[in-house]
Amino acid sequence: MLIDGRQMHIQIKKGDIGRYVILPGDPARCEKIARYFDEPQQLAQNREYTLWTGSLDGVPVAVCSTGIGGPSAAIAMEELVECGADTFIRVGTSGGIVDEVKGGDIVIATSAIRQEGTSREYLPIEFPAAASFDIVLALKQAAEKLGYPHHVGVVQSKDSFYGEIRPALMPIADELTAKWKAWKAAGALTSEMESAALMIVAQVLHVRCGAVLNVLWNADNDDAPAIPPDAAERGVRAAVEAIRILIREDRAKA
Ligand SMILES: O=P(O)(O)O[C@H]1O[C@H](CO)[C@@H](O)[C@H]1O
Ligand SMILES: O=c1cc[nH]c(=O)[nH]1
Repeated sequence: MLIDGRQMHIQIKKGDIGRYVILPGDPARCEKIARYFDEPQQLAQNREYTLWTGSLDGVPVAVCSTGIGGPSAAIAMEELVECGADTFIRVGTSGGIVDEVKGGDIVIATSAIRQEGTSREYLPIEFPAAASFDIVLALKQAAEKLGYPHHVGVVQSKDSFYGEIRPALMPIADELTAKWKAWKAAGALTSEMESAALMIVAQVLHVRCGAVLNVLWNADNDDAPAIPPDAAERGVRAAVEAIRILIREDRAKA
C-alpha cells in the first residue's frame, strides 16, 4: 500500500531496489550483510524494517529485515514485490530438532512446516510451504563451494518462540510436545519462525523464496560440539554466494 508514494511499512518505492533480496529477521544484521555488497548504502529504516542496497557482480541487490514472525515477514515480502523484487533468500537463526543438527551447522530449507498463523490467511493448510527449487540448488552449490557442512530438508516454522523453548510451561504443553515429537520422528531439521509464511506468500505472488538457517543449538542434544567461530557468518556467506549463482543463471537464461 502506497502512502505519499512509498510503501507504507518498508518506506521505499518502485525502482529503489532490484530483483534480489536477502531477508534476515534482525534489523541489526542488515548492515553486516550489506558489507558483502559493492557500494553498500542504507536506504530506509521504519519499525522492524531496515533496508540496505548495493550490488553483486554489477547487479542491484538489497537486504531487508523482516522482524520476528510471519505477520511482519509477509508485509516485508508483499511490499518488496511491489517495488520490483522477485527473488528472496531468508537468512536466520534456528534451533536444531533432529539430533544430527547441532549448534554451528547450517540448514538449507526445502520446505517449512506451517505451525503458524500468517500463511493460513493466504492458503489452506493442505498447500505445502515449499522453497524455490532454483534457490535450494543455488544454496547447496554455495555451501559446497564454501566448504560448509550443511543439511538440506524440512524446517519447522512456529509463532511462539517460548512455546518451543519452554513447552512444558504452556497450558497446551501436551499438544506442543506431541507435535515436536512428530516433527523429530519425521526428520524435521530445525525450528524457526518466518520461512513458512515467506514461502507461502512467495507462492501466492509467483516469486522465488528460499531459506538458509544458522543453527544456534540443539536443546535435545547434550553432546553438541563447540560452535565454529564463523558460524553466524556461514548462512550469510552462503546466501550471498547463492545470489551470485542465481544472477549468473538468470543472465544465462535471459
Ligand atoms: O534470527 P532470525 O532471522 O530473527 O530468526 C529466528 O530468531 C528469532 C527468534 O529469536 C525468530 O525470528 C526466528 O525465526
Ligand atoms: O531455537 C531457536 C533459535 C532461534 N530461533 C528460534 O525460533 N528457535
